[in-house]
Amino acid sequence: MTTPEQTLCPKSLLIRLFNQLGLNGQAKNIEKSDIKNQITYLETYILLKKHHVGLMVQAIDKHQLINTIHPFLLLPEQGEPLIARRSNHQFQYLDVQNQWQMLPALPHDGRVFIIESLPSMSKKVSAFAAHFKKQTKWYQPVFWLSLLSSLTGLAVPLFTMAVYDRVIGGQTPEILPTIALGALMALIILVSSRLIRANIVATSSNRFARDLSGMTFNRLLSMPLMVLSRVGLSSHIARIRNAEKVRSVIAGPGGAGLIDLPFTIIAFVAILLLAGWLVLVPIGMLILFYLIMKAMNKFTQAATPTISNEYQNSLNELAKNLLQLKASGETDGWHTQFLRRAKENCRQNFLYAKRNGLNAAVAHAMGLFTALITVFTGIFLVLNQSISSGALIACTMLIWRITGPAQLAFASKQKLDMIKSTVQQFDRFMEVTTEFNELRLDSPNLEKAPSLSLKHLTLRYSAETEPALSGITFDIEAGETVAIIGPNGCGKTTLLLSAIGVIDAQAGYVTINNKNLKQFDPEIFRQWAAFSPTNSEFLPGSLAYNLRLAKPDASDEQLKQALIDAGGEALLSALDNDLNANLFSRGTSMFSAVEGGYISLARALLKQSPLLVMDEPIANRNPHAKTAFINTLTKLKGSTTILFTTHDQELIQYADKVVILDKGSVVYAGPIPSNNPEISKDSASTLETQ
Ligand SMILES: Nc1ncnc2c1ncn2[C@@H]1O[C@H](COP(=O)(O)OP(=O)(O)OP(=O)(O)O)[C@@H](O)[C@H]1O
Repeated sequence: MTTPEQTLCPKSLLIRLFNQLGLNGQAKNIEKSDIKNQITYLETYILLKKHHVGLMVQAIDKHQLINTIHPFLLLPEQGEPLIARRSNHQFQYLDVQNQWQMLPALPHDGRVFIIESLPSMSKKVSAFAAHFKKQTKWYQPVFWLSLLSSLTGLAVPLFTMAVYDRVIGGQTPEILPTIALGALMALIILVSSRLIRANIVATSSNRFARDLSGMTFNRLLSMPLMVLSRVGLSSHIARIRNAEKVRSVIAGPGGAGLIDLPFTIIAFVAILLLAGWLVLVPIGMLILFYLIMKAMNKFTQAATPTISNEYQNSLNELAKNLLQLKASGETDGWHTQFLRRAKENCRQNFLYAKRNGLNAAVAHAMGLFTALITVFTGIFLVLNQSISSGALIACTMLIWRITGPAQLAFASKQKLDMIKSTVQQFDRFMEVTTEFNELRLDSPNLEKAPSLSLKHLTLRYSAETEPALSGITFDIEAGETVAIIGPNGCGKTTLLLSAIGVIDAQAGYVTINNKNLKQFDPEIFRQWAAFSPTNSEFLPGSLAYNLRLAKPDASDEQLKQALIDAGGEALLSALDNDLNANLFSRGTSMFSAVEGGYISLARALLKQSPLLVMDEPIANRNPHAKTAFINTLTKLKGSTTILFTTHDQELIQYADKVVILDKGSVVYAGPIPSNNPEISKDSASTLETQ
């Protein structure tokens, strides 16, 4: 594996990268500086940071790179570093003549410096807008098709005018077939251009929504776990749904109307040509329309339901706690509260729907009114013989091509506001620091049991609560088995999670083989270390699928052995030794916590990692399962560094060292005290002897 000290990046490549990023001044400075001709990745990283270039350092992953905006630096494990960029769904690299060439395939192994933001931008660049720009190739066809459909849309009014003025007025019925044929052709072009445009808009908005969801998902995966758990699952899901909202606005029926809005100018020009100053009537009416609808919208928005969230929470509570509610039999209080929210929800929604209805009716009336005023004003022009009767009829028909999109624009105002807030949310979200904003290129030694050192670890989950860890300091020798014990809530789980970097302590640090944990690539480290949590999470699928999440290439035999070693032989028999048994066919809630514990432990054992961390591995086990696990532990002792939490007396005796915690602090760390081998369950008696 590459280390930041070993691999080199040529200075010339960096200069070219800065040039490609448009940072020509910086490129010149680097050229003139006394920087060596070959610099390490670490120095490259520092140099980019020094020039305020925002970047993420990650393993090469096509799905990440497909969403990049700027050129990036590819640092393959084998071969020379490259400047590359995304070109639609392929990649290009910059050759020595500074020409972009197709990159046949991305290197499998190595790192990439993804450039996220550039310095000296006077105005903050919206990540949303930058990604939207990727769809620019669709702009032109959409523009021309919209223009074509707007022009051919004039066919029916002009046809009507020609029939009225020439065929009826001019008594020339023989020209009727020619006019009708022309109108028919225009209509065919109109319909086809609309269909093609709808297809293009649907394709591009779907691609855009897919990119947004992909980026949001990747971003979520790369965010520190502390941030993820603080924000909560539902808001993450809402973020992914934002992409869906944007797609539905652009591709939905309202989207087409919004695209047509600028083309209403064609209808104005047509009225101007047909009826001269009569065009002032629709212009004036449109201004009036705007003022009235603005006030109407304000009136409607004032009635936006505020209880929806509370009501939704009630429904969620019901879904989650139905069993408890039924079991307790005490549903009156809950029912009263639910009914109150449901009633209020109905009342607010009724009021909102009423105002929306009024809004739509006023908009429609304004459209009619505009047409009527135009007709009445136009009559004088006809009587004056300034325009023909056919032209007046055509103008009245054209009015609808103006008021229609205007009505739609007002109806879509809410959706446009929603898009605006989605864009802001997305941009803020993309600015959140990820685990990959730091250069973490080290990877742990895969073979040997590591030593661990925890130095002054301090962690508070929130500013209001007492620290869960407070200045924790102790060492673990390579191959040592350490039991962390202490009363409930004393910080055992938090300690394990911090020791393997799942959560970051606010102060203090952890070293593994004397290297700070923060130097390790977070992904590689997590794949390397084996961790078994108390609450196991499962993905829909078979037992084998869920076990192979830990080791994708494990054989069936290895999966079964890991389950047996974890003490889960009974679970295997209950599933008729069938690794393909679907864990969810039994219903997730029916899956017992202990059974889940076997799978979680088996996953950790499958990794055969020299670092094994387990949170209460044998809680509530039957004696047979406990013995099986203790046998496994005995086999691993010495060759693996093992860290576990437990309340189990017997298991503690198998540790080389115990660490006793109380209220987030270490009260004892050392061998099991010989004068007190019976460490009581909550270690209270041990505490008294200290
Ligand atoms: N995600 C979290 N957010 C806020 N507080 C938390 C969180 N997780 C744990 N805590 C709090 O931190 C303290 C330590 O919790 P922790 O789970 O580490 O204790 P523990 O010793 O493992 O407990 P147990 O023996 O019950 O598993 C407790 O007061 C707990 O309420």
